[in-house]
Amino acid sequence: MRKPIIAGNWKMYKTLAEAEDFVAKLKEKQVDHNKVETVICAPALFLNQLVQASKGTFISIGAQTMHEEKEGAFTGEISGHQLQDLGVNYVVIGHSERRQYFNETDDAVNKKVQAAFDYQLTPIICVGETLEQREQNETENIVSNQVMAALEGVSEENVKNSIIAYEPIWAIGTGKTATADDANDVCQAIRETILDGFGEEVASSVRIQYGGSVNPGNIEELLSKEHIDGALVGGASLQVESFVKLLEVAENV
Ligand SMILES: O=C[C@H](O)COP(=O)(O)O
Repeated sequence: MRKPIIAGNWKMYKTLAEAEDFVAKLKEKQVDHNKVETVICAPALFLNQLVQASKGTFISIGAQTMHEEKEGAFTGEISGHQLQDLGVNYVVIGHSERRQYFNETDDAVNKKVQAAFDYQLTPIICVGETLEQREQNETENIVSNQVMAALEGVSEENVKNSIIAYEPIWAIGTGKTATADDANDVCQAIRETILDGFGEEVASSVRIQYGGSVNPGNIEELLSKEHIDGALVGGASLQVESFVKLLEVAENV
């Protein structure tokens, strides 16, 4: 049984005061850490404060990207070493917005995934197709290639501990969700790709999230599917009330 993981991706939203208020309210809720893993991927500016505020609670803190080098002359970047030093536990890698707006390639994603493990960070590796690719029936091919490229050279043990987030690009922030069956089919294809590359034990352990307009109204059906082990959530993670509803559903699947 894979433990569900719900990760909020706040993207470039919230001030420090809003972020602290959110975590203060969230940690008052009774969420069973044994039943659901809860992650907030916050802007880098607030990571330190949020790590401190969530210590000893069910909440883990993640970053939204990282640089693959330990340190160096890379103005504006943040390394895995620095995230580890703060006490951050997760990092989103290869989000489609990073791929689209910041030219993050499959090769860069692979280097970042490897670097994340060097600093004991759990990568949430994002993959997904465009609407055009879906219409041309390219989805499974595109997504499987992204997964294999991201995991090239990564040890079986580390692949097992990776989180893969399947996010069809056309469903992000648009209110259009893939049907639960379609999302499950792609997540199954991802698991089969991992089975081919890394074997049965790894494939049955790795957790695969769905992302793209997840909300309290559709989470239950998504999580009821065999190959969907959680969600990477943008918009619905910005309000404590809607985020908690997602966690409550995940606790009971
Ligand atoms: O990382 C999260 C995804 O981009 C989904 O965003 P969304 O829930 O606002 O569609």
